[in-house]
Amino acid sequence: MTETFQFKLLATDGKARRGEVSMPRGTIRTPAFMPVGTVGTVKAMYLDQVRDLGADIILGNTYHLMLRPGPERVARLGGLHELIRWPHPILTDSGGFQVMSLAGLRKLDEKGVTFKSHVDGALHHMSPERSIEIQGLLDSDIQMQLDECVALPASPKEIERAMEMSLRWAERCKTAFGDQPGKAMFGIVQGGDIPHLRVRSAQALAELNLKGYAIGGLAVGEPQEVMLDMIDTTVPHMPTEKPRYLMGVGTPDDMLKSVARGIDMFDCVMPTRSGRHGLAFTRRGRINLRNARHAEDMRPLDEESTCPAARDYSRAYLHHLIRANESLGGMLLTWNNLSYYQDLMAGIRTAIEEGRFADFMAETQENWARG
Ligand SMILES: CC#C[C@H]1NC(N)=Nc2cc3[nH]c(NC)nc3cc21
Repeated sequence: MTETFQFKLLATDGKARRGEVSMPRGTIRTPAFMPVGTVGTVKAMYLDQVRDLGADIILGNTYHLMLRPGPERVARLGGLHELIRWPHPILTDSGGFQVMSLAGLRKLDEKGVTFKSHVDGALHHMSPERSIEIQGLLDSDIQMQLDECVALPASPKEIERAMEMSLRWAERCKTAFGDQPGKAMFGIVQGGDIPHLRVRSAQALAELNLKGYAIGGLAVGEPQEVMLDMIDTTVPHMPTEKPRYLMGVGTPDDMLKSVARGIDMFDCVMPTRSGRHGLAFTRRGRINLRNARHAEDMRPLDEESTCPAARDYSRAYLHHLIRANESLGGMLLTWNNLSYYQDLMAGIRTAIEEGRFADFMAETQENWARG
């Protein structure tokens, strides 16, 4: 733990990196998976459980928290960490993606975005400066720049315009963020699936000398090979000595292949959202507990797991709970899935330290296929 924000590279294995991000509220072991805590809660989990599974950091969303409970109220209540009782690092997304994906966008110009709340239809305006101000009121440890997230499909001209706007907004966010030694503001590389725009965005952001960089605009439904190609295009132009965060990614397979390409940090709703809908991630692949074939299967999800949800409950019971739409079903599968995701990241970190990441990746993928 340090008074400043520091990223150290501890080991590499090919392009895979083992590192750690240290800051006053704690250290993030990378490669890291960040459970998504959109409105100040990792749905269906107690945050003590999330911590016990090995999470070093969780993600919050500026868009949702600005709508309720509101940033000034959160500040009056002592900040997000105090409110939700999570004393460890929190990364907050800036709102750009949620305005595009959730809100009713009314206007977008150089100043910022004006949108209608998906909660109550009220109009809100968010500028790069206001997004950073909100993330400051939340006392966020890693704050994301406000970016323009253009809805796909979009023309190359649209993608370029949004990427250039996001670069100008990154500069304004840097100015608004100022100098906060124990915190960081990350830039977000844009450019859609157009290589020269990705390179331009990464190079221009690198010149701003920010403390970390995200790759945005992926994991929005494109084929995995397109996502991987964009990572291969972008990473060489991202500073080696800064953390690299792939936003919204992903499945266990996505993360293995992205670590192999030099990515350090991930966030995704997959383990939590799909858990609530009956999908279990295990060392032997995915299991959809809604399926009738589990109705009398008394085996646990994974008797070798350290997680009670994977070890102590039968698939038959989980099937029953999911079919009956009982809360406990989603709770147990969320617990199992986050446990699997954190165990996978721990295995990745150890494999990189020991110089055997390629073998670890191949064995992991074989076990999924074995079922
Ligand atoms: C264009 C763009 C962009 C990125 N910009 C910001 N601020 N947040 C994101 C969150 C994401 N989640 C997913 N997939 C679920 N892709 C994302 C991309 C972004």
